[in-house]
Amino acid sequence: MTADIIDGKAFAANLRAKVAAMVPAFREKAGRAPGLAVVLVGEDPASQVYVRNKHKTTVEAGMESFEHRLPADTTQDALTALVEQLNADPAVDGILVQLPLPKQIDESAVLATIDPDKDVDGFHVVNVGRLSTGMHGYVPCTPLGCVMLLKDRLGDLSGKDAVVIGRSNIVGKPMAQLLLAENCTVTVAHSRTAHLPEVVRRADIVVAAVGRPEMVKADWIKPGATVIDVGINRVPGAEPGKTKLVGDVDFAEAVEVAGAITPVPGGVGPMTIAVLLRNTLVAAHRLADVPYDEKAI
Ligand SMILES: NC(=O)C1=CN([C@@H]2O[C@H](COP(=O)(O)OP(=O)(O)OC[C@H]3O[C@@H](n4cnc5c(N)ncnc54)[C@H](OP(=O)(O)O)[C@@H]3O)[C@@H](O)[C@H]2O)C=CC1
Ligand SMILES: Nc1nc(=O)c2c([nH]1)NC[C@@H]1CN(c3ccc(C(=O)N[C@@H](CCC(=O)O)C(=O)O)cc3)C=[N+]21
Repeated sequence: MTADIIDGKAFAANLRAKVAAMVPAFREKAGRAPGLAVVLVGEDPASQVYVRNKHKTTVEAGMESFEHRLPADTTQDALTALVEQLNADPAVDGILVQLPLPKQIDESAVLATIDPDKDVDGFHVVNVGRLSTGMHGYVPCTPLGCVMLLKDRLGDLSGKDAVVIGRSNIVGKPMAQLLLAENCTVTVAHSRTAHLPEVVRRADIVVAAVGRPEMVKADWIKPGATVIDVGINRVPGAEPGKTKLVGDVDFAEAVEVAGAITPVPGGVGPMTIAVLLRNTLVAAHRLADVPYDEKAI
């Protein structure tokens, strides 16, 4: 039997449309548009693509987009000063500093400078703490997008066995927290995990966030399991000189065993940007003191 393909691209388009539909009422009440500032340091080509996509989708949703491009040799002080300026700017509801940052910059110090109430990426320690204690804050976009796809597919996640492969601050750890909040029994696997294939084989839900192309094989997956592939890996393509994107799951194999699976591209990736707009919409409502129905999106 072949798995159902979870269409993250279509789900994300629907989510963006829902966000866009709520912008006019916000504008009416607040007298301004929701605003998202994206800061890009350096010229990493992949990051430039993401930043361009974010700008385009932000504008399409009727929001204000502020783009700040800084040279690769930007100092810590200059970046911190920009973040502080954005914190103070009433037109800015959400601030995203694109990661990774150049090596002369202390990433956690920069993230700590972002006003937690404008931290639409959910990377500030205050929001990490809010997530782990069940308070309302901002949840990292990629894991929140994954949970939306899972709930859409499976409904209530209570009691499901979930294995998250990867424990980074931006994907693995918040993913595990969110699944725990959904009453899953969560295992977090990483590079030191013993017997990884056996651990993964227990799971009703597998989330792969490793950064290793096609690492998760079909015989690691329990038949019928739901597989969420977060990995974005650029590898050599069929023709010389061409590249293609693959996930952390061997899709061609896994699709024969899983019950449902996200493709790469077209799975989790598009969800990340749609959730970013959703988080910015929520931030705008909170900062402008306009009531927001948390169940709306
Ligand atoms: N779709 C999207 O929007 C996004 C996609 N991504 C993609 O998701 C993937 C993960 O990203 P990110 O979390 O930032 O990556 P990191 O490199 O920060 O973390 C990778 C994690 O995988 C673990 N790991 C590495 N090798 C193995 C192995 N052989 N077996 C088991 N675990 C292993 C590491 O373990 P340890 O901690 O022990 O080192 C680590 O916890 C990447 O492909 C990235 O491009 C990331 C962000 C957003
Ligand atoms: N502060 C910060 N926040 C982030 O959320 C953040 C970041 N830094 N740094 C980089 C990672 C990566 N990331 C992606 C976003 C969209 C796609 C996406 O749209 N992917 C498309 C394909 C895009 C393509 O073709 O290259 C897809 O999977 O279908 C992928 C990856 C956000 N990240």
